[in-house]
Amino acid sequence: MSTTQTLRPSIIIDGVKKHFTLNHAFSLKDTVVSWFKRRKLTSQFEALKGVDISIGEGQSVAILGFNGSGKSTLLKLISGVMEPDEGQVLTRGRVAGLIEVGAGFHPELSGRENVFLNAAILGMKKHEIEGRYDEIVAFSEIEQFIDQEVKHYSSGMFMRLAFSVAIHVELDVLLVDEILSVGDAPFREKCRLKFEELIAQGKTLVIVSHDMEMVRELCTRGIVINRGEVVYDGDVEGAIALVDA
Ligand SMILES: Nc1ncnc2c1ncn2[C@@H]1O[C@H](COP(=O)(O)OP(=O)(O)OP(=O)(O)O)[C@@H](O)[C@H]1O
Repeated sequence: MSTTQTLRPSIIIDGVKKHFTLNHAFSLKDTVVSWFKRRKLTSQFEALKGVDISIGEGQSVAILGFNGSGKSTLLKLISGVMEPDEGQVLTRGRVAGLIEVGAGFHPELSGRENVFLNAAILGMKKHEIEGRYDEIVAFSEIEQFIDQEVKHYSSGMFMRLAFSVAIHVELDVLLVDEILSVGDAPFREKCRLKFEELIAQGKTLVIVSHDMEMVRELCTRGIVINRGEVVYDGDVEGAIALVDA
């Protein structure tokens, strides 16, 4: 893409393959039956079959595709929580990811303690976190529950706190998986405005979503993944037309 070529790359995904091992036996009986019938107990499933993508600094990109096509796997590889089997993923600057609701949260700790824990994992120093703590909690709108253990939080409350921490750290790349869908409409709108602010500041944004309205408003580029392969990479309307037909 011409726009990408002129921008300094923020994310490079080069020949990335990822496979998972699928289990076909879940009990001792299954195992014994498979053994007698000489059936394999596991098989390999290729979730990403050689993906090449380059995302420029300041781009806002939507990764679209049907269920199970490999979108979340791709985001996990970019965030570094997963390693590719082949190929490489390179990122520039600080990457913050909102990938799984509650990931990185410790259930036995309070919301307050988890803010410190999460922000530290995302690379913030203690005094930086202290300086932004009130802002983080205010954005999440869960002040009342901040000293409660997060195991008692609803998925929406988890998401509010995780989102709030992620957007208050110094970041260059923000990765967002479907998790916003657990937020209510006013909070989603607040997040959308925050994304617009980050885009205006030149941050790189990669969103995996089935919410075409949000995708249309925030992203200029769309990449469609189908069965582990990139089948479209271009303007966002073309990508939406492919998955929303
Ligand atoms: N840890 C894992 N072990 C085994 N299979 C996995 C694992 N993670 C993902 N998969 C498989 O890889 C494929 C791609 O999954 P992925 O979550 O990336 O899809 P997706 O495009 O994000 O789907 P959705 O739109 O439903 O969220 C699926 O078939 C899934 O079952």
